Amino acid sequence: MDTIFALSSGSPPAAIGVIRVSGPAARQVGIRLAGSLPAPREAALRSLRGDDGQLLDKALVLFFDGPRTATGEDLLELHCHGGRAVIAAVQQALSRFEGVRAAVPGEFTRRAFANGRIDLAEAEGLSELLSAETELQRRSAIALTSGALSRQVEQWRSAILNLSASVESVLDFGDEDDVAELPPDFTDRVAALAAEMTRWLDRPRAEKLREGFRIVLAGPPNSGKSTLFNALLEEAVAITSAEAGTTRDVIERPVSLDGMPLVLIDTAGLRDEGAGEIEVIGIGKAQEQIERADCVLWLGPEGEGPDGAIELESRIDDASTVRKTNPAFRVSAVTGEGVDALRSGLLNIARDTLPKPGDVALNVRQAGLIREASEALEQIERVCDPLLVAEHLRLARAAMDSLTGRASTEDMLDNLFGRFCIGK
Ligand SMILES: Nc1nc2c(c(=O)[nH]1)N(C=O)[C@@H](CNc1ccc(C(=O)N[C@@H](CCC(=O)O)C(=O)O)cc1)CN2
Ligand SMILES: Nc1nc2c(ncn2[C@@H]2O[C@H](COP(=O)(O)OP(=O)(O)OP(=O)(O)O)[C@@H](O)[C@H]2O)c(=O)[nH]1
Repeated sequence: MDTIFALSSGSPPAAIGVIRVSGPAARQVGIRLAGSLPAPREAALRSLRGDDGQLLDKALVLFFDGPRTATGEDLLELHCHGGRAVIAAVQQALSRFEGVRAAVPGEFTRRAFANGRIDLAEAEGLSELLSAETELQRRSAIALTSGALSRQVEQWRSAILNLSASVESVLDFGDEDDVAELPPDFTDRVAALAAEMTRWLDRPRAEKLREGFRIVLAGPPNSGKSTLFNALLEEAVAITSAEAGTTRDVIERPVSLDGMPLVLIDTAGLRDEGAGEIEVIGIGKAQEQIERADCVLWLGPEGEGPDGAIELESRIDDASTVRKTNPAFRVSAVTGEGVDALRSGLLNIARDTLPKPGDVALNVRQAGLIREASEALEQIERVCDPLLVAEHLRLARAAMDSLTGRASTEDMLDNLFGRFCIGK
């Protein structure tokens, strides 16, 4: 087994650069570079020296003795000065040791998985944690790394194994007359299991969490969409003017409001007549955005917006504005009146569509496998032959095993860990 190393902190230059070294040679490498190692899990300042005795850096050194470490192997950490040349010199010295090489992306985490320190779902949680940009993402990822999904999957797996045991005993007695029957509650137990999986599948997914809740501002030209867009963002992003047809392209901005990932989308004003060639293209794009939206705010005449759009009365400071009878929101983007209420109203709407704080949001792979399992279980209601029942249960269990990585292929692992960054 090679010993691997990588810069695990952010890219240089930085104040400090942490180089991690994991594998059987980590201890020897530490002793050769630093002269001696501090007691395990205690940090100490050491002079790191190359082959020729040249001082490379004065660094904080930490050694963790395996297997109770993040990777399950001996793990050395060199907390160096984070300059580009410092990091390069130390990495250069590391690569001169026999059996020591630079890590590929995700290799530390892959070793943690291979050594049984974490399962696949937890590893995916780590990946999501590293890419989390909003509080909601962080909380979902932390739940995943802490085993929230893994525990549920293990529970499902043992429920499936129990069901399989019942079927096996029927199969064992199969030829005799006083055959053991499937327990009377067998189908109910199968159905309950499938229903629980479906409940997980019905919850908001990781993609929604990553992409954010999409809010489209729509309405006729000059209804004040761009001005409101800027007011919500507290930044002059979109061009506004008294000229109708100012916005032609779609302007899209991700924002984190109260830890929730939202995407605000300003669009070209919708009109049937009088639009120039470019504006017509813009109107087409606006319509696409309306289709894709999680929520459409309609700034135009009451009742004339797209289906399901939320009525918003804009320009309430302007006496000439036509009033709406029962708008969900009333705002003036110019005076700021109603903008805070609109923000919190939007958050409330988004909360219903986004994952609940601390809930695991399933990714495509996880959801696909849970669906496979629930479909296999649903098949069971339709078959009578115990052999087929056993086969469907086996399929359901196999899906659970892929989820946690109890069963995995090299391809699948390459694909998953290859998406991690180097040093993780
Ligand atoms: N400097 C540094 N910071 C870091 C990491 C790291 O590797 N190095 N981590 C990189 O991911 C995270 C912490 N993850 C860790 C996960 C497990 C163990 C570990 O040694 N676990 C043992 C012993 C626990 C204990 O002492 O109580 C165990 O679980 O048995 C350490 C760090 C975040 N911060
Ligand atoms: N008094 C008042 N004027 C506003 C308000 N919001 C926008 N306006 C003005 O209305 C005009 C049109 O505003 P925009 O935000 O460019 O309108 P739009 O809907 O994006 O227009 P298009 O890009 O043409 O579709 C500008 O002159 C704004 O200053 C408001 O709340 N109160």
